[in-house]
Amino acid sequence: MGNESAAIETHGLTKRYRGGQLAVNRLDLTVPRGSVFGFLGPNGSGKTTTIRMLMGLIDPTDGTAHVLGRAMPRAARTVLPRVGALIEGPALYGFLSGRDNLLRYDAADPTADPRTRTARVTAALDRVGLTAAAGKKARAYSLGMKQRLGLAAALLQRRELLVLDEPTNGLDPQGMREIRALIRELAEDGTTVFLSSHLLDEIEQVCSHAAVMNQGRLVVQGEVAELAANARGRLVVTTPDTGAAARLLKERGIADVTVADENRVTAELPPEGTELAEINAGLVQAGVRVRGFAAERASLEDAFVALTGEGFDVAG
Ligand SMILES: Nc1ncnc2c1ncn2[C@@H]1O[C@H](COP(=O)(O)OP(=O)(O)OP(=O)(O)O)[C@@H](O)[C@H]1O
Repeated sequence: MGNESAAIETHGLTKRYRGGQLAVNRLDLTVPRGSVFGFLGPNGSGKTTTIRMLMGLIDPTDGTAHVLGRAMPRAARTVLPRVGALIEGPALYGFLSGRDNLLRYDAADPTADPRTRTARVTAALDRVGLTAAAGKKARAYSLGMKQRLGLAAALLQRRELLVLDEPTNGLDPQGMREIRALIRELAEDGTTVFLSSHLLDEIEQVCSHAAVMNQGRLVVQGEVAELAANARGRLVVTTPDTGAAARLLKERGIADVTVADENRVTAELPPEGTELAEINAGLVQAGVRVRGFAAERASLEDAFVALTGEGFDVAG
Protein backbone atom coordinates (compact mmCIF):
# COMPACT_ATOMS: atom_id res chain seq x y z
CA MET A 1 0.00 0.00 0.00
CA GLY A 2 1.26 3.45 -0.87
CA ASN A 3 0.68 6.82 0.72
CA GLU A 4 -3.10 7.33 0.83
CA SER A 5 -2.94 11.13 0.83
CA ALA A 6 -1.19 11.12 -2.54
CA ALA A 7 -3.10 10.49 -5.74
CA ILE A 8 0.17 9.65 -7.48
CA GLU A 9 3.51 8.87 -5.90
CA THR A 10 6.67 7.61 -7.57
CA HIS A 11 10.06 6.70 -6.19
CA GLY A 12 13.11 6.40 -8.36
CA LEU A 13 10.86 5.82 -11.36
CA THR A 14 13.08 5.17 -14.37
CA LYS A 15 12.52 4.23 -17.99
CA ARG A 16 15.26 3.30 -20.39
CA TYR A 17 13.91 2.40 -23.83
CA ARG A 18 15.34 -0.54 -25.73
CA GLY A 19 17.43 1.72 -27.93
CA GLY A 20 19.18 2.91 -24.76
CA GLN A 21 17.36 6.24 -24.47
CA LEU A 22 17.01 7.20 -20.79
CA ALA A 23 13.59 8.89 -21.04
CA VAL A 24 12.82 9.15 -17.29
CA ASN A 25 15.59 9.25 -14.75
CA ARG A 26 14.93 8.43 -11.07
CA LEU A 27 11.72 10.42 -10.75
CA ASP A 28 10.29 11.11 -7.27
CA LEU A 29 6.88 12.65 -7.78
CA THR A 30 4.11 13.35 -5.25
CA VAL A 31 0.73 14.51 -6.49
CA PRO A 32 -1.50 15.47 -3.53
CA ARG A 33 -5.15 14.40 -3.64
CA GLY A 34 -7.41 17.25 -4.64
CA SER A 35 -4.70 19.14 -6.49
CA VAL A 36 -4.65 20.29 -10.08
CA PHE A 37 -1.15 19.19 -10.84
CA GLY A 38 0.73 20.50 -13.85
CA PHE A 39 3.40 18.28 -15.29
CA LEU A 40 5.52 20.67 -17.23
CA GLY A 41 8.46 20.25 -19.54
CA PRO A 42 9.64 20.84 -23.07
CA ASN A 43 8.97 18.21 -25.73
CA GLY A 44 11.00 15.09 -25.17
CA SER A 45 11.51 15.71 -21.44
CA GLY A 46 9.80 12.45 -20.47
CA LYS A 47 6.24 13.50 -19.63
CA THR A 48 4.42 11.05 -21.86
CA THR A 49 6.73 8.22 -20.86
CA THR A 50 5.97 8.93 -17.20
CA ILE A 51 2.22 9.01 -17.85
CA ARG A 52 2.40 5.73 -19.76
CA MET A 53 4.16 4.12 -16.79
CA LEU A 54 1.60 5.55 -14.36
CA MET A 55 -1.25 4.10 -16.42
CA GLY A 56 0.42 0.70 -16.68
CA LEU A 57 0.86 0.96 -20.45
CA ILE A 58 4.61 0.35 -20.24
CA ASP A 59 6.75 -1.16 -17.49
CA PRO A 60 9.35 0.93 -15.69
CA THR A 61 12.98 -0.15 -15.92
CA ASP A 62 13.38 0.67 -12.24
CA GLY A 63 11.59 2.34 -9.32
CA THR A 64 7.97 2.28 -8.16
CA ALA A 65 4.73 4.08 -8.99
CA HIS A 66 1.60 4.18 -6.84
CA VAL A 67 -1.68 5.50 -8.22
CA LEU A 68 -4.54 6.08 -5.75
CA GLY A 69 -2.49 4.22 -3.18
CA ARG A 70 -1.95 1.07 -5.25
CA ALA A 71 1.18 -0.18 -6.97
CA MET A 72 1.24 0.08 -10.76
CA PRO A 73 1.25 -1.79 -13.04
CA ARG A 74 0.34 -4.64 -10.66
CA ALA A 75 -2.97 -3.12 -9.52
CA ALA A 76 -3.92 -1.74 -12.93
CA ARG A 77 -7.15 -3.69 -13.08
CA THR A 78 -8.51 -2.28 -9.83
CA VAL A 79 -7.01 1.21 -10.19
CA LEU A 80 -7.77 2.12 -13.79
CA PRO A 81 -11.59 2.09 -13.45
CA ARG A 82 -11.12 4.90 -10.89
CA VAL A 83 -9.02 6.95 -13.32
CA GLY A 84 -10.10 8.87 -16.42
CA ALA A 85 -7.33 9.28 -18.95
CA LEU A 86 -6.68 11.22 -22.12
CA ILE A 87 -3.39 10.06 -23.54
CA GLU A 88 -1.76 10.79 -26.88
CA GLY A 89 -4.96 11.57 -28.71
CA PRO A 90 -7.86 9.21 -28.22
CA ALA A 91 -8.42 6.20 -30.47
CA LEU A 92 -11.49 7.08 -32.50
CA TYR A 93 -13.55 5.33 -35.12
CA GLY A 94 -13.74 7.82 -37.97
CA PHE A 95 -16.81 6.21 -39.49
CA LEU A 96 -18.82 6.66 -36.26
CA SER A 97 -20.30 9.89 -34.98
CA GLY A 98 -18.87 11.50 -31.88
CA ARG A 99 -21.85 10.29 -29.88
CA ASP A 100 -21.57 6.72 -31.20
CA ASN A 101 -17.86 6.70 -30.40
CA LEU A 102 -18.68 7.50 -26.78
CA LEU A 103 -21.48 4.92 -26.62
CA ARG A 104 -19.14 2.29 -27.95
CA TYR A 105 -16.32 3.33 -25.63
CA ASP A 106 -18.63 3.17 -22.63
CA ALA A 107 -20.01 -0.22 -23.70
CA ALA A 108 -16.43 -1.58 -23.65
CA ASP A 109 -16.07 -0.58 -19.99
CA PRO A 110 -17.28 -3.44 -17.77
CA THR A 111 -17.73 -1.06 -14.82
CA ALA A 112 -20.11 1.24 -16.75
CA ASP A 113 -23.86 0.92 -16.12
CA PRO A 114 -25.67 0.40 -19.47
CA ARG A 115 -28.94 1.81 -18.06
CA THR A 116 -27.42 5.26 -17.60
CA ARG A 117 -25.20 5.12 -20.72
CA THR A 118 -27.21 7.42 -23.00
CA ALA A 119 -27.68 10.04 -20.31
CA ARG A 120 -23.99 9.97 -19.34
CA VAL A 121 -22.87 10.25 -22.97
CA THR A 122 -25.21 13.22 -23.50
CA ALA A 123 -23.91 14.92 -20.35
CA ALA A 124 -20.26 14.34 -21.28
CA LEU A 125 -20.79 15.76 -24.79
CA ASP A 126 -22.41 18.79 -23.24
CA ARG A 127 -19.59 19.33 -20.75
CA VAL A 128 -16.97 19.52 -23.49
CA GLY A 129 -19.12 21.64 -25.82
CA LEU A 130 -19.71 18.98 -28.48
CA THR A 131 -23.51 18.74 -28.34
CA ALA A 132 -24.03 20.46 -31.70
CA ALA A 133 -21.40 18.29 -33.41
CA ALA A 134 -22.35 15.02 -31.69
CA GLY A 135 -23.96 13.55 -34.82
CA LYS A 136 -21.03 14.31 -37.12
CA LYS A 137 -18.64 11.55 -38.13
CA ALA A 138 -15.46 11.70 -36.07
CA ARG A 139 -13.28 11.73 -39.18
CA ALA A 140 -14.76 15.15 -39.99
CA TYR A 141 -13.69 16.48 -36.57
CA SER A 142 -10.88 18.98 -36.26
CA LEU A 143 -7.94 18.14 -33.97
CA GLY A 144 -9.51 20.30 -31.26
CA MET A 145 -12.85 18.51 -31.57
CA LYS A 146 -11.11 15.13 -31.36
CA GLN A 147 -9.36 16.36 -28.25
CA ARG A 148 -12.73 17.36 -26.75
CA LEU A 149 -14.19 13.98 -27.63
CA GLY A 150 -11.27 12.28 -25.90
CA LEU A 151 -11.87 14.41 -22.84
CA ALA A 152 -15.59 13.51 -22.94
CA ALA A 153 -14.59 9.83 -22.92
CA ALA A 154 -12.58 10.47 -19.75
CA LEU A 155 -15.64 12.15 -18.19
CA LEU A 156 -18.23 9.41 -18.81
CA GLN A 157 -18.03 8.35 -15.21
CA ARG A 158 -17.10 10.18 -12.06
CA ARG A 159 -13.40 9.56 -11.45
CA GLU A 160 -11.13 10.15 -8.51
CA LEU A 161 -8.25 11.04 -10.78
CA LEU A 162 -8.03 12.45 -14.28
CA VAL A 163 -4.78 12.09 -16.21
CA LEU A 164 -4.67 14.37 -19.23
CA ASP A 165 -1.73 14.44 -21.61
CA GLU A 166 -1.59 17.88 -23.25
CA PRO A 167 -5.38 18.39 -22.98
CA THR A 168 -5.47 21.71 -24.84
CA ASN A 169 -3.32 20.50 -27.73
CA GLY A 170 -4.87 21.53 -31.04
CA LEU A 171 -7.42 23.89 -29.52
CA ASP A 172 -7.79 27.54 -30.45
CA PRO A 173 -7.54 30.14 -27.64
CA GLN A 174 -11.29 30.06 -26.98
CA GLY A 175 -11.27 26.26 -26.84
CA MET A 176 -8.29 26.36 -24.48
CA ARG A 177 -10.15 28.71 -22.16
CA GLU A 178 -13.18 26.40 -22.15
CA ILE A 179 -11.11 23.33 -21.33
CA ARG A 180 -9.29 25.20 -18.56
CA ALA A 181 -12.62 26.29 -17.08
CA LEU A 182 -13.79 22.68 -17.24
CA ILE A 183 -10.65 21.49 -15.45
CA ARG A 184 -11.22 24.03 -12.68
CA GLU A 185 -14.82 22.86 -12.36
CA LEU A 186 -13.77 19.22 -12.11
CA ALA A 187 -11.25 20.14 -9.43
CA GLU A 188 -13.93 21.95 -7.45
CA ASP A 189 -15.93 18.71 -7.47
CA GLY A 190 -12.97 17.09 -5.73
CA THR A 191 -11.38 15.28 -8.66
CA THR A 192 -7.58 15.27 -8.68
CA VAL A 193 -6.37 16.40 -12.10
CA PHE A 194 -2.91 15.58 -13.38
CA LEU A 195 -2.19 17.28 -16.68
CA SER A 196 0.91 17.55 -18.78
CA SER A 197 1.70 20.64 -20.75
CA HIS A 198 4.56 22.44 -22.39
CA LEU A 199 2.76 25.76 -21.83
CA LEU A 200 3.96 27.59 -18.76
CA ASP A 201 1.17 30.13 -18.64
CA GLU A 202 -1.39 27.36 -18.92
CA ILE A 203 0.03 25.72 -15.82
CA GLU A 204 0.08 29.05 -13.99
CA GLN A 205 -3.56 29.65 -14.86
CA VAL A 206 -5.11 26.35 -13.82
CA CYS A 207 -2.77 24.44 -11.55
CA SER A 208 -2.37 24.53 -7.80
CA HIS A 209 0.80 22.43 -7.97
CA ALA A 210 3.40 21.72 -10.60
CA ALA A 211 6.46 19.67 -11.39
CA VAL A 212 9.00 20.65 -13.98
CA MET A 213 10.80 18.02 -16.03
CA ASN A 214 13.90 18.51 -18.10
CA GLN A 215 15.71 15.77 -19.98
CA GLY A 216 14.05 12.99 -18.02
CA ARG A 217 14.80 14.51 -14.63
CA LEU A 218 12.60 16.32 -12.15
CA VAL A 219 13.82 19.89 -11.80
CA VAL A 220 11.40 21.00 -9.09
CA GLN A 221 7.92 20.31 -7.73
CA GLY A 222 5.61 22.12 -5.34
CA GLU A 223 2.83 24.66 -5.11
CA VAL A 224 2.74 26.94 -8.13
CA ALA A 225 2.55 30.08 -5.98
CA GLU A 226 5.65 29.01 -4.06
CA LEU A 227 7.61 28.04 -7.13
CA ALA A 228 7.03 31.45 -8.66
CA ALA A 229 7.76 33.23 -5.37
CA ASN A 230 11.14 31.53 -5.13
CA ALA A 231 12.20 33.15 -8.34
CA ARG A 232 12.92 36.82 -7.91
CA GLY A 233 11.07 39.31 -10.03
CA ARG A 234 12.89 41.70 -12.32
CA LEU A 235 13.21 45.42 -12.57
CA VAL A 236 11.94 46.66 -15.93
CA VAL A 237 12.72 50.17 -17.17
CA THR A 238 10.96 51.34 -20.33
CA THR A 239 12.92 54.07 -22.06
CA PRO A 240 14.27 55.02 -25.48
CA ASP A 241 17.61 55.78 -23.76
CA THR A 242 18.52 52.17 -23.09
CA GLY A 243 22.29 52.67 -23.20
CA ALA A 244 22.33 55.44 -20.62
CA ALA A 245 19.80 53.67 -18.41
CA ALA A 246 21.83 50.46 -18.46
CA ARG A 247 25.04 52.32 -17.58
CA LEU A 248 23.44 54.19 -14.68
CA LEU A 249 21.86 51.03 -13.25
CA LYS A 250 25.23 49.25 -13.40
CA GLU A 251 26.90 52.21 -11.66
CA ARG A 252 24.42 51.76 -8.82
CA GLY A 253 25.60 48.19 -8.43
CA ILE A 254 22.45 46.59 -9.78
CA ALA A 255 23.12 43.08 -11.07
CA ASP A 256 22.38 41.42 -14.40
CA VAL A 257 21.53 44.60 -16.31
CA THR A 258 20.30 43.61 -19.76
CA VAL A 259 19.11 45.68 -22.70
CA ALA A 260 16.09 43.55 -23.58
CA ASP A 261 15.11 45.53 -26.69
CA GLU A 262 15.35 49.07 -28.02
CA ASN A 263 12.87 50.32 -25.41
CA ARG A 264 13.53 48.15 -22.40
CA VAL A 265 16.25 47.52 -19.89
CA THR A 266 15.77 44.77 -17.34
CA ALA A 267 17.83 43.93 -14.28
CA GLU A 268 17.83 41.88 -11.14
CA LEU A 269 15.71 43.49 -8.45
CA PRO A 270 17.99 45.26 -5.99
CA PRO A 271 18.16 43.82 -2.46
CA GLU A 272 15.23 44.34 -0.05
CA GLY A 273 15.30 47.77 1.51
CA THR A 274 16.54 49.55 -1.59
CA GLU A 275 14.28 52.47 -2.41
CA LEU A 276 13.13 51.87 -5.98
CA ALA A 277 11.75 55.40 -6.28
CA GLU A 278 15.25 56.72 -5.64
CA ILE A 279 16.68 54.70 -8.49
CA ASN A 280 13.92 56.01 -10.74
CA ALA A 281 14.60 59.60 -9.68
CA GLY A 282 18.32 59.09 -10.32
CA LEU A 283 17.63 58.00 -13.89
CA VAL A 284 15.35 60.96 -14.53
CA GLN A 285 17.87 63.41 -13.05
CA ALA A 286 20.56 62.04 -15.34
CA GLY A 287 18.33 62.88 -18.32
CA VAL A 288 17.02 59.38 -19.08
CA ARG A 289 13.51 59.57 -20.50
CA VAL A 290 11.80 57.04 -18.25
CA ARG A 291 8.46 55.93 -19.72
CA GLY A 292 7.93 53.06 -17.33
CA PHE A 293 9.60 51.78 -14.19
CA ALA A 294 8.32 48.60 -12.58
CA ALA A 295 9.21 45.61 -10.49
CA GLU A 296 7.65 42.73 -12.37
CA ARG A 297 6.37 39.77 -10.46
CA ALA A 298 8.27 36.56 -11.05
CA SER A 299 6.51 34.01 -13.19
CA LEU A 300 6.88 30.29 -13.31
CA GLU A 301 9.01 30.90 -16.37
CA ASP A 302 11.45 32.96 -14.30
CA ALA A 303 11.55 30.11 -11.80
CA PHE A 304 12.28 27.66 -14.57
CA VAL A 305 15.05 29.79 -16.02
CA ALA A 306 16.53 30.35 -12.56
CA LEU A 307 16.49 26.62 -11.84
CA THR A 308 17.81 25.31 -15.11
CA GLY A 309 19.83 28.27 -16.34
CA GLU A 310 18.14 27.97 -19.69
CA GLY A 311 15.08 29.33 -21.43
CA PHE A 312 11.90 27.36 -21.62
CA ASP A 313 11.20 26.23 -25.16
CA VAL A 314 7.58 27.28 -25.26
CA ALA A 315 7.13 26.65 -28.94
CA GLY A 316 8.07 23.02 -28.36
N1 LIG B 1 9.08 4.09 -27.69
C1 LIG B 1 10.22 4.77 -27.57
N2 LIG B 1 11.42 4.22 -27.89
C2 LIG B 1 12.57 4.90 -27.75
N3 LIG B 1 12.65 6.18 -27.32
C3 LIG B 1 11.51 6.79 -26.99
C4 LIG B 1 10.23 6.13 -27.09
N4 LIG B 1 9.27 7.00 -26.70
C5 LIG B 1 9.90 8.14 -26.35
N5 LIG B 1 11.24 8.03 -26.52
C6 LIG B 1 12.26 9.04 -26.21
O1 LIG B 1 12.22 9.31 -24.81
C7 LIG B 1 12.37 10.70 -24.54
C8 LIG B 1 11.18 11.23 -23.75
O2 LIG B 1 10.01 11.19 -24.57
P1 LIG B 1 8.56 11.54 -24.06
O3 LIG B 1 7.62 11.31 -25.20
O4 LIG B 1 8.28 10.83 -22.80
O5 LIG B 1 8.67 13.08 -23.76
P2 LIG B 1 7.55 14.17 -23.59
O6 LIG B 1 8.03 15.09 -22.55
O7 LIG B 1 6.23 13.53 -23.39
O8 LIG B 1 7.56 14.90 -24.97
P3 LIG B 1 6.37 15.09 -26.01
O9 LIG B 1 5.61 16.26 -25.49
O10 LIG B 1 7.10 15.35 -27.29
O11 LIG B 1 5.58 13.80 -26.04
C9 LIG B 1 12.56 11.37 -25.89
O12 LIG B 1 13.94 11.53 -26.11
C10 LIG B 1 11.97 10.37 -26.86
O13 LIG B 1 12.61 10.48 -28.11
